[in-house]
Amino acid sequence: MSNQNQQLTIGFIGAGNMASAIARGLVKKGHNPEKVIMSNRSAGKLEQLADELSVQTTQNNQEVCDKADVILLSVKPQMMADAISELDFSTVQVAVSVAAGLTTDNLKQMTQNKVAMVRSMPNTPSIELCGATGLYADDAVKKQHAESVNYVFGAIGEFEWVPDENLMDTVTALAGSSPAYFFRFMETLIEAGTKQGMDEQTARNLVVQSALGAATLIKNHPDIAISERRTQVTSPNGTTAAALDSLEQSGIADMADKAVKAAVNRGKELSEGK
Ligand SMILES: NC(=O)C1=CN([C@@H]2O[C@H](COP(=O)(O)OP(=O)(O)OC[C@H]3O[C@@H](n4cnc5c(N)ncnc54)[C@H](OP(=O)(O)O)[C@@H]3O)[C@@H](O)[C@H]2O)C=CC1
Ligand SMILES: O=C(O)[C@@H]1CCC=N1
Repeated sequence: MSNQNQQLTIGFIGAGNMASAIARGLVKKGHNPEKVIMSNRSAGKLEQLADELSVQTTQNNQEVCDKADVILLSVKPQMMADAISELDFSTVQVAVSVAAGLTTDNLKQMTQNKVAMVRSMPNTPSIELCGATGLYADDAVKKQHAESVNYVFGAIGEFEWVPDENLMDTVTALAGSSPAYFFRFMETLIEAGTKQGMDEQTARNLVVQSALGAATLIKNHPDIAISERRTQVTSPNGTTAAALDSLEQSGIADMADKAVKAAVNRGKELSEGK
C-alpha cells in the first residue's frame, strides 16, 4: 500500500453490514483504525465496531465529513437523501456511494453537486479481502480522486471501473448481490446432502471446500475455460453428467438469467425512488 494513501482518513456514513465489511477489511489489511471514522443513526453498531476495530465512531454525520478525506455513503438507498442532503462536504476529497440503484445524477442532486462523486458496488466478502467491486465515475472525478478510491477497494479485494453507468445495475447483480446466490446454492446442496443421511457439519465442510476449490481453480488459471473445467469433472454417463442433466432440465440457465434481470430491474426501480 502506498504511504500517501495510508494517511487517508476514510469515513463511513452508515455503519451497517456493507460499511462494517469494508471497515473490517481495511483494518485487516493494515489501514490505521485511527484513520477510519464511522457514523450511524443508532449507537449499538458503533459501540461494537469501536470495541472490535478501535475505529473512531460518532452519531454525527457532519463530523465524518469534517474529518474524512474519502467518505463512503453506506446507508440504504431509500435513506440516502435524508442522511446526506444537509451535509457540508467542502473539506472532503471524494464521496463514494455504495448504494444499489442510486445514480450519480441522483447523488449529485442530493449533495447539490458540491463533492466529487463515485458510485461503487462492493460485496461483503470484502471482510476477508476477497471483495469484488464495480466502480463508475463521471468526468468530474479527477485522477487523484480515482487513485484514493482504488486504494480503498484494492485493499479489500479486486475492482473494475465500468465505462457506462447503466452497467452498474449489472455489477449489482453479478457482484453486490451474487454472494447471496452462492450462499443459497450452498445451503440447498447441504440440505440435499442431509436428506441423503449425511450429518450437516460434514455436508457443510464438503460443500464449502468444494466451492472454494472450484473458484480457486478457475481464478488461478484464467487461460482455461470454465466449461473445460466442467468437462474435466464430467465423465461420460457418470455421476456429474446425471446431476448436470438434472440441473439443466430444472432450467438452471433460465433461473440465472431471470435472477440477474430481476436484480437489474430492481436497481432501476431504486434509482426512481421506488
Ligand atoms: N449488504 C450488502 O451485501 C451490500 C449492500 N450494499 C449497499 O450498502 C448500503 C447499506 O446496506 P447494508 O449495509 O446492507 O444496510 P444496513 O441496514 O446493514 O446498514 C445501513 C446503516 O445505515 C444506518 N443509517 C440509516 N440512516 C442513517 C443516517 N441518516 N445517518 C447515519 N446512519 C444511518 C443504519 O442505522 P441503524 O443501525 O439505526 O439502522 C444502518 O446501520 C445500501 O445502500 C446497499 O444497497 C452494496 C453492496 C452490498
Ligand atoms: O440487496 C441489496 O439491495 C444490496 C445491494 C447489493 C447487495 N445488497
